[in-house]
Amino acid sequence: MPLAAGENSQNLSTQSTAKAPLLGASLAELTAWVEASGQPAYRGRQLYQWIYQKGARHLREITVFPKQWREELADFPIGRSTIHHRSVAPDETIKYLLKLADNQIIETVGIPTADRLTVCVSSQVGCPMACDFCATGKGGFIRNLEKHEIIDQVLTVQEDFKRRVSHIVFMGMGEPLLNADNVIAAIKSLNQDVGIGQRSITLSTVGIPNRIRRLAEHQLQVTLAVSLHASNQKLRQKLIPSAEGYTLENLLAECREYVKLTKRRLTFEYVLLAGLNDLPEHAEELAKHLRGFQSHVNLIPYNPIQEVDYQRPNPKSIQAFVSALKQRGIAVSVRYSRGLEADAACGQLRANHI
Ligand SMILES: C[S@@+](CC[C@H](N)C(=O)[O-])C[C@H]1O[C@@H](n2cnc3c(N)ncnc32)[C@H](O)[C@@H]1O
Ligand code: SF4
Repeated sequence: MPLAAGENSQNLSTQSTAKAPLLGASLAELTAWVEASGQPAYRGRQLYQWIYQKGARHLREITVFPKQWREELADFPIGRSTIHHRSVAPDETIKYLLKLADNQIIETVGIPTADRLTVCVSSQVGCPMACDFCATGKGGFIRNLEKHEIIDQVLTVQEDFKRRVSHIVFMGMGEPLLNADNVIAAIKSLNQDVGIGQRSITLSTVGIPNRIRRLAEHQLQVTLAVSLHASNQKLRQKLIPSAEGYTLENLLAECREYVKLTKRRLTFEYVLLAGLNDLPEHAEELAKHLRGFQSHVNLIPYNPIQEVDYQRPNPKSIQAFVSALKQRGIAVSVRYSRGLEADAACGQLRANHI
């Protein structure tokens, strides 16, 4: 059984007592909503364009609507966050702290290059997985994000950069497969309503039993990135406490099924921690696991966080790890976090502000 995608679940009400945000609703749902409010159907398309293309934050901004109706709708929520804090790095990467309707704070990052604007989105407020090297994991879990709160992050970056977002990575706070219904529904809306190609979206997961298999059944065109970080179960369990109930063997078996079902190549992420998982024997062990796997390894040199004292490997060890994998026929690249060195690690900016 695939996970329910949350489609058509936008329980829109015209009553002031039950105000489900409009963001995340389809054209058909918005049209039904305007009609239920006593307006002609064509206003549904106008509303749709103002929400998704013009990025309207309040219904009162929608000047094509009759003045009286706008006044009646003045405090009806579209579902947009506010920018609580904004850090701009020398390379123009911008890290945002966004404040949600219940005053919770999440991190979102906008990463510009000449030909793309990528948004790193959060899927949860905090994260229950408690990975030892992750500032978000150290801060505990508060709640899942709603579909509109995920879409809002993309619209916020688009508005702030005054440029279309081209790519999305679910690599901010939280474990997306623990919030799969909202994440899948948001991906579908970002694709259909905001116009971002599914192939330009990457979902990163640390792995939750059976959920990679169930994700495959949705046949999305997104890239799946699996956070491996270790070449054996003992080491993985040390870094990722939740791995205790999900062996490396089982995780890789599910990944193989994913590739078979979707015919899509997987990415494996591997945070490099000096002296811990970056030695030649680790590269050799990792290569053995991934031999013949339709995959690509993305090495992420550790970004220091204040809560633990792991070290980032020096460039020579990183290069040696890359060469050891390449020699064994494994496709590999290194990802250096852009900008904001002091707060580069996911969740670090938020942790410093709270
Ligand atoms: C923050 S997680 C969010 C997605 C998902 N929960 C996961 O773990 O794949 C995205 C990626 O950032 C990595 N990451 C977390 N803390 C890091 C750190 N201090 N340095 C480098 N990478 C880190 C994770 O291992 C993961 O591969
Ligand atoms: S690395 Fe991912 S799964 Fe682990 S604590 Fe951080 S956000 Fe959660």
